[in-house]
Amino acid sequence: MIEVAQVSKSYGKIQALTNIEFTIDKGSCFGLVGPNGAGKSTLMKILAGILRHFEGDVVVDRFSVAKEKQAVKQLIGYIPQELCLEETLTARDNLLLFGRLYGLSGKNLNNRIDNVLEKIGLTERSKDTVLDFSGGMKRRLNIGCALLHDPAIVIMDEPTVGIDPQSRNSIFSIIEQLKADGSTIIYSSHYMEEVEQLCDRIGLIDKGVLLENGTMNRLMEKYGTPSLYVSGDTIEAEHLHPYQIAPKGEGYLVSDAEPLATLEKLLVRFRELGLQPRRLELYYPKLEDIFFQLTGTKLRDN
Ligand SMILES: Nc1ncnc2c1ncn2[C@@H]1O[C@H](COP(=O)(O)OP(=O)(O)OP(=O)(O)O)[C@@H](O)[C@H]1O
Repeated sequence: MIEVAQVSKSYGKIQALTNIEFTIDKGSCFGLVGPNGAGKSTLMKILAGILRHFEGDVVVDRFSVAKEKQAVKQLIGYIPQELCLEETLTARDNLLLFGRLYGLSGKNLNNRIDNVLEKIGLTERSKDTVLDFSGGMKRRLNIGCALLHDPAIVIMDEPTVGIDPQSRNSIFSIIEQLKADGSTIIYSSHYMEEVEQLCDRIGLIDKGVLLENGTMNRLMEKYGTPSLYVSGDTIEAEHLHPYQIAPKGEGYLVSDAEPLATLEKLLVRFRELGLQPRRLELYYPKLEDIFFQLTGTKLRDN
């Protein structure tokens, strides 16, 4: 169990985190979602015991991050957003280097390296220098470096930024395997769909404030009232009067307290007017829409 209690952090005049509070159950996968600059990396570094000066505390399995950093570091594998590899060395030698940093040596270290290479799918390439690796392979090796001491908790800071879909899928497979092995995972991303797919609980963060935190089901119960989605070449805003509408994609979202009844009414109306909708369906909000409801801003520019 991880307990984050009233954590705040400022860099000079920049308030990066304000009174963050939440808990993460053992063996669960917690997703932290927010736009660039929201405070995700800062929070990840505090959880991993890397940032020294902050207010509040984080308790990891009885150990205080503020007071017992070394004990916490043994429990945690932290994968930073930036690649942290020695590119002129082979994959195996990079793992050797990191293993020694964790205090591992000899046969035990070699066994752990074999195990990790298999987990990250790089056994065949272990003797190649990292310079010859693709971006996705480097990312996987970066993950492997944090798994050598077999941590109970794995913290991943935006591990899929800037990589191709295939590499992204292999990172997802590594995460699924870690989950199956019972690891606790903390995963940050500004890709909502990744977090929706991987995580049991989700925290939405913006401007250093944790806006919401809960299971996807709970968030849906609270914010997930469905609306209607209508599109079609001949369907214009005037045909949807007096309902509240918002343009979305090639059509409109129609908000109403009783979407099913509205769907029936619109069907009748379209038939009378001789209009042919291409789509007329219930639209359940995604995490992206919930974030927009809470902040009035989109997570990403594109
Ligand atoms: N070392 C630092 N010195 C000064 N300001 C910092 C430092 N690190 C982060 N910040 C600021 O703190 C705020 C939160 O940054 P942080 O990197 O934690 O956000 P993030 O959600 O991880 O964003 P990104 O996805 O871009 O990495 C930002 O305003 C950032 O500019």
